Amino acid sequence: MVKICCIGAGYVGGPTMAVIALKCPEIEVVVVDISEPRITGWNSDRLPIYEPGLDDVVKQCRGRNLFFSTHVERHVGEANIVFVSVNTPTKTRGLGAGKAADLTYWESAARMIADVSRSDKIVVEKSTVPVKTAEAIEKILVHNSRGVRYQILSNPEFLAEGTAIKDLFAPDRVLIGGRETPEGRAAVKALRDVYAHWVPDDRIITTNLWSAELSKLAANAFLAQRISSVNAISALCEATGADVAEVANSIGKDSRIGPRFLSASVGFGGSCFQKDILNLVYICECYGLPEVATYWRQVIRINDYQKSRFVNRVVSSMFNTVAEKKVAVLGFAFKKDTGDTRETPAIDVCKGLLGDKAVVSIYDPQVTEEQVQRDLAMNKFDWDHPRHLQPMSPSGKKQVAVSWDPYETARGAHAVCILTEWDEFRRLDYKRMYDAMQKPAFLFDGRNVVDPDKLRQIGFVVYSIGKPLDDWLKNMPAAAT
Ligand SMILES: NC(=O)c1ccc[n+]([C@@H]2O[C@H](COP(=O)([O-])OP(=O)(O)OC[C@H]3O[C@@H](n4cnc5c(N)ncnc54)[C@H](O)[C@@H]3O)[C@@H](O)[C@H]2O)c1
Ligand SMILES: O=c1ccn([C@@H]2O[C@H](COP(=O)(O)OP(=O)(O)O[C@H]3O[C@H](CO)[C@@H](O)[C@H](O)[C@H]3O)[C@@H](O)[C@H]2O)c(=O)[nH]1
Repeated sequence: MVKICCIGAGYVGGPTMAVIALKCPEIEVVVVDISEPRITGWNSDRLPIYEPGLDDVVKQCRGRNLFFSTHVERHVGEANIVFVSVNTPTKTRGLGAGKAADLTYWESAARMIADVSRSDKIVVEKSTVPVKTAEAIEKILVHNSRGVRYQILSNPEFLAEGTAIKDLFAPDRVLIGGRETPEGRAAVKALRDVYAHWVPDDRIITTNLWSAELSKLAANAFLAQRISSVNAISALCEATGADVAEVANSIGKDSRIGPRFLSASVGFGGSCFQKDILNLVYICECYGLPEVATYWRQVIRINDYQKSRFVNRVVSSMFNTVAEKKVAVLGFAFKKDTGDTRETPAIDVCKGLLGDKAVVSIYDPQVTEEQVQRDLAMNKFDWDHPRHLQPMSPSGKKQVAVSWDPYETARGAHAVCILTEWDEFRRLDYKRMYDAMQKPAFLFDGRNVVDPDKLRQIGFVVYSIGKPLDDWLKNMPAAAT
């Protein structure tokens, strides 16, 4: 019986392995992690991550051929195929700080694999890593091998949060990179056979190792670049009276451009886009390609610009000060259908408002008060380390409150900011909200989920990203930087 062990029971390791276990009943899959609370969560009725459809998949195979354990070394030692899906955060110190990937967790996983292995293994890079990481990993494994033979494969993950199960069931493609040797090709075939249980043959792409590693960074850079492109256009729309939704619809009809990933927003968030682009920028700099590095860095600059532009709009519209004014924030997760807040634009927006002394009240259907307080207290990039290594949450910020009721959140507020596109925000009773707010009541829609004309009829002063401006906003001085 083939045994798979995955190191790292996070957003990728958990769902990916659950789907492999479901689709391959004859394979034993064990997901291991150093974090005890995470493993306890995976073994309980309340899984540690929220992902539509995940509960169902886990329930079907947990205890059958899917197991979650903290006995990392034992299960790695017994496995034929070891996936590594640990954190690869941005370095915060030393060479490449603020850009390069920190491979500490990867390296320690590789050293542990070498320590405990007594039989040949296929080691699969599931984490997103810089190009040429496989070479470094190979060196660690081979130098400590004691006769055990390893094949390293790159098998980057392309799932998006909120749709992880759907993406894993029907991936656009599965990418497997390996060495172009007989042993390398045999390892690629072994992994291909796993995916072939449910993924059509023409959707499984095999490449050399470096193409697979680079394809992951390039895919994220291209996706993020589309969002920064439409967001850059959104600023021009506001200046000219064009409507970004109409522009996006018009250009998306061109089959060469396509309609997806063209929604203007307060900015992209999530654990991957910024980290992976910074990583790409650093690699380009290391290979002496400063023009290429600058090109990709601009995607992040526009994203930062979009978030600060939003905060400036809020403050300048409200008579240039939000000091002591209650501002209600609807949505804190980085996108709908997830409780994940890593790099969510809501953090930067809230910090911007708090910097101007606003009193911020937050509602998100999936994010707890503890998480919000941690996020607002944490330094950049601290979030992407295993939980037990993150700084402890200091006593909560007094200017921030979190409620489980959107109407309570907005009661007495001067403004509402929509920062996540949860479907329920389209159906809220905005008249009820308006009636309980200070006047003039402002609504800043960072996700274009409400109909601005309907809300104007209720009485709100409305700002929607990239849409023709409200008369109120037109008459305000242009937002300073
Ligand atoms: N989140 C996504 O949507 C997504 C999608 C594609 C790729 N990725 C990439 O996948 C990787 C993992 O991302 P994630 O979102 O699952 O992260 P995560 O933080 O949710 O999970 C990583 C897990 O690894 C564990 N870990 C770290 N070092 C360990 C060790 N030495 N031994 C055992 N466990 C260890 C941590 O405790 C943590 O639970 C990253 O490289 C990320 O860039 C993420
Ligand atoms: O038109 C759009 C689409 C997305 N977003 C935002 O962009 C961010 C990222 O969204 P999405 O890509 O859907 O979620 P992720 O889970 O971050 O997934 C991305 O990052 C993963 C980690 O590498 C990859 O595996 C996925 O393929 C890639 O889509 C979120 O804040 C979205 O709100 C927009 O602002 N406008």
